[in-house]
Amino acid sequence: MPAASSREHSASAGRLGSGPAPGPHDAEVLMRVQGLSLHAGGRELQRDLSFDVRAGEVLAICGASGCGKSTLLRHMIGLQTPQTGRVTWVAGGEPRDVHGDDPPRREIGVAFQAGALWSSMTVGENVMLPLELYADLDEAQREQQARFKLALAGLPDPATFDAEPASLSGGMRKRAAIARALVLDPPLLCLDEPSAGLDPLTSARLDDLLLRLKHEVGTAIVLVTHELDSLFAVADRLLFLDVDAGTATALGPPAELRDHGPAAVREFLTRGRPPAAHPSEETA
Ligand SMILES: Nc1ncnc2c1ncn2[C@@H]1O[C@H](COP(=O)(O)OP(=O)(O)OP(=O)(O)O)[C@@H](O)[C@H]1O
Repeated sequence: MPAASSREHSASAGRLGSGPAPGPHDAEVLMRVQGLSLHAGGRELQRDLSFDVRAGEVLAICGASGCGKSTLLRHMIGLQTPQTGRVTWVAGGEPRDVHGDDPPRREIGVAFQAGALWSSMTVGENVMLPLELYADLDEAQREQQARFKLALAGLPDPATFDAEPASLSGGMRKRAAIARALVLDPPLLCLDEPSAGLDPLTSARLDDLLLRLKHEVGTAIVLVTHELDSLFAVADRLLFLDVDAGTATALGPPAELRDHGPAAVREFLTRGRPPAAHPSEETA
């Protein structure tokens, strides 16, 4: 688990976890967010967001409903262009602006809350789509890759490949969407509330999948989530967007923030349960 330095717990500024001089033990940085402001509907949601995404980590983005979590994710994948600040892909070669002429499309896999499998295509066709757009593979190779990623995502039944998305359960559709997001072997996977609408058992199995991806494949994951169980089970670090302050007020390991973070973060992380009851004690 990547260690977070003590500076990350500071609530003093938006420049959380992206100090100017990385130490020798800092993990490789994949993405750098600098001075980013988020706007929607003509108002500013968040300002001065600065943080890094590190190789192989699970970074959870949390905060009250409407604070701008999904908006931040859309900025990070280049779907929305910032008025202020920048998002840069810094791994492997020259830094590339996520909103520039050569965005890191192959490097970032995305699965959004709405699932977004095309209903007019089979599951297999959905998963093969990024390969058709961005990879130089023939049909047989595309199918082989797609079947492999479906199995990796926990859908090993060969019949799933030819199934209609509507015939799958909600949990299976989420897995298929994750298989599609993984099909180009991206070093970073961005997921918007993958557990939304799932029962607790299905949600826990999805957490297991994320942990497998992290440990066995080495995929870094940025995860927007409301689910505390999921957060404590899978996240190495948590970025807290404070809806009242209008900026990020904490970045660090969830258990540390629960015990020693700013008051709003501690309240968010202990809502409805005694602090000692969190499973993070066993998993951290
Ligand atoms: N395209 C848009 N036009 C106008 N307002 C928008 C737009 N997109 C988002 N908003 C507003 O911006 C705010 C932040 O939205 P966002 O979805 O990023 O929040 P969130 O933290 O992900 O919320 P939730 O936890 O409820 O999903 C909300 O008040 C939302 O209504």
